[in-house]
Amino acid sequence: MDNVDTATRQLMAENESLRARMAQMAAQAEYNHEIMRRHQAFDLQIVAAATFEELVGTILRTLPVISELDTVTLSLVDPDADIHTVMLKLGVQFDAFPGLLFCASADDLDFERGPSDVPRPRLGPFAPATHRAAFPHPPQGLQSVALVPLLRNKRLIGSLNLGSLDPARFTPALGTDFIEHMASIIAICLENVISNEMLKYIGLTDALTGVYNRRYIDRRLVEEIARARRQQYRVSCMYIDIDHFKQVNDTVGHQGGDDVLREVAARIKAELRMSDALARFGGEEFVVLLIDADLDSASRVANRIRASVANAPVQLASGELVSVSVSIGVATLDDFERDHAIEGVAQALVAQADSALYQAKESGRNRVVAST
Ligand SMILES: Nc1nc2c(ncn2[C@@H]2O[C@H](COP(=O)(O)OP(=O)(O)OP(=O)(O)O)[C@@H](O)[C@H]2O)c(=O)[nH]1
Repeated sequence: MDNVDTATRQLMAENESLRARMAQMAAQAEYNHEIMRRHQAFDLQIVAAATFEELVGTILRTLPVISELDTVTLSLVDPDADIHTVMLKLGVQFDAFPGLLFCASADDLDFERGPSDVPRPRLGPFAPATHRAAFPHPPQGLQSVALVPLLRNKRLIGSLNLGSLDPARFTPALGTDFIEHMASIIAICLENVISNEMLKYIGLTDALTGVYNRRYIDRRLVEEIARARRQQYRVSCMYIDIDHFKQVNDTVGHQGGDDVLREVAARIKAELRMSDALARFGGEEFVVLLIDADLDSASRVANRIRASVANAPVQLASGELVSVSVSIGVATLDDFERDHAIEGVAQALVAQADSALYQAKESGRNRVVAST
């Protein structure tokens, strides 16, 4: 009888422990399922990201939450700082992304190479000296890290850097399939969004001078006029034309003329505020949009530009010096009538600045005329 009781008790104990293990496994499966679900949602979010800012924001802000990480940074290979420059020009606020890092060469990322020279993820304990580039501002108590190469067609475009306060989170023995899969999706999204942004930028800028083109200003002017109407501030426009540019070309050649265009663009830009916009309208003509500037202050800026061009000769790539001057027409938007179509108001503003420019040319060049 005692034997039967003991056997029953053993069975019951085994049963209990099996139930407990099954409950544990079910909880783990549920947890894994939840992680998978969160990662799928994350994948959809990064695939849908339309801009660089949106994509980087999602990677740096959402990934730590869904992956229960204590830090995530992203290093991008940017040899000539093209990505950084273009994103800056497109208005990306880098201060908002302290975890976004740039490096000049893929070699800076220092990955070990696996078979067929493919960089391998590096997982293990956090070492401040070794991991300084990937984690310039590590959270207090960072213990383990995973540096995961971002690859496109075997080319290293960056590194996704994950960090945890848990020393057991990333160990060299851990399988890397999951994070490599995630990194491959991130790499595709980054490449797509960067090339889209680059195309957007190229479509809106002038290849010779690097300033905006006419298409950009036409669009921006409409946006600014709408905003100026809402917020009741002044928008002014400058039409700038290099004097006797044909003669400059005839004297120093087309290459020399191009050097002059670049230098004049740079001198105009140096006199403007960040919020203003400068575009080459074609040939030797530039248009500037001044935000929150009335006719007086726009005319003052125009005179500074005129003086900065006229006061020092332009040095060409050949070393030759050429003196040039500009004529400038200035006009200010004073039409806050909501029933006037914005496109028409925008065209009228530019036309007004253009006719003031005509007067500046007629009255002797190297001068500023404000349209009243
Ligand atoms: N180097 C260079 N020249 C250009 C470019 N685009 C237009 N031009 C030249 O700019 C000159 C414009 O000359 P015009 O429109 O006659 O005017 P201007 O000689 O500046 O005379 P004013 O405007 O009356 O002072 C022409 O010789 C064009 O060939 C360019 O991209 N590079």
